[in-house]
Amino acid sequence: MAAPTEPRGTALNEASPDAVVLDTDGVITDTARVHASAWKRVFDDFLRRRARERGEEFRPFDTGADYLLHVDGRPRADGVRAFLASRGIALPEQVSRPGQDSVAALADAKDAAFRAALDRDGVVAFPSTVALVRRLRKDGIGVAAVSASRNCARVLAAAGVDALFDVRVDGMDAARLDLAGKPAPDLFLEAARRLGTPPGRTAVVEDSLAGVEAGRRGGFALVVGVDRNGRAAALAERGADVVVPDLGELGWPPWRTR
Ligand SMILES: O=P(O)(O)OC[C@H]1O[C@@H](O)[C@H](O)[C@@H](O)[C@@H]1O
Repeated sequence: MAAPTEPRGTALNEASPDAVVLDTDGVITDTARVHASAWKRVFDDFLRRRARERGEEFRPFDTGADYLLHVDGRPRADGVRAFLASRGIALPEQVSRPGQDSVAALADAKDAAFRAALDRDGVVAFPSTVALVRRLRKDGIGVAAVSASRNCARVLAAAGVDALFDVRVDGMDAARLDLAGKPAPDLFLEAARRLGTPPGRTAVVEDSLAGVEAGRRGGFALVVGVDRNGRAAALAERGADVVVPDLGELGWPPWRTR
């Protein structure tokens, strides 16, 4: 487990935030790994078939590096494009003839795999995150759930935590409002706007590299990185002020480490 790092010093060190915006997959619910394994199944099927057809070596999708660098925190189709680009592969956006590979077909297959896993296994919320959110609410601090995922409402409801959040901004909103995906800060800024707090009085909690970068780029007062996979240094490098292995490690007030 990564040791908590000290806050780098932000405007919030001596005062409470007025609101906290939390990423969903991997911060509120234990679903980052469900996304990662759905991606692996779909990309590995594609890569194996492609390698066979071309007589090349099959190099599988890595749920560590490939997921974190290219897919985690990004909208579905962006994740497909970014990962394929990392392997030097370009596909058409849509299928123009039956059986053709496309960005849309891989994205649809991943969504089917993800939903099947949700239906089969259910969803668990991290108890430490739920405890933190309850504490924030008790103190009158607004809380929002944010996600690049179009499945966010379904995930929060399946975990039984949807009623805990004052605001939700997700992949459905992003499509409807034409918000740019992470690492652009648009989703977090929209959440802060709906909560009625300026970014300079709002904290962001994220576990993805793209997400901490979005928090930093949005000018948020504090970006908390949650590191469940030993990548504290990368999260700090991309903009996290403080990195903890779990939100149970955040002291109170919530920006102080124990
Ligand atoms: O495909 P969905 O459910 O719209 O989710 C999009 C992305 O949502 C993010 O929260 C996940 O980190 C990614 O893995 C996922 O691909």
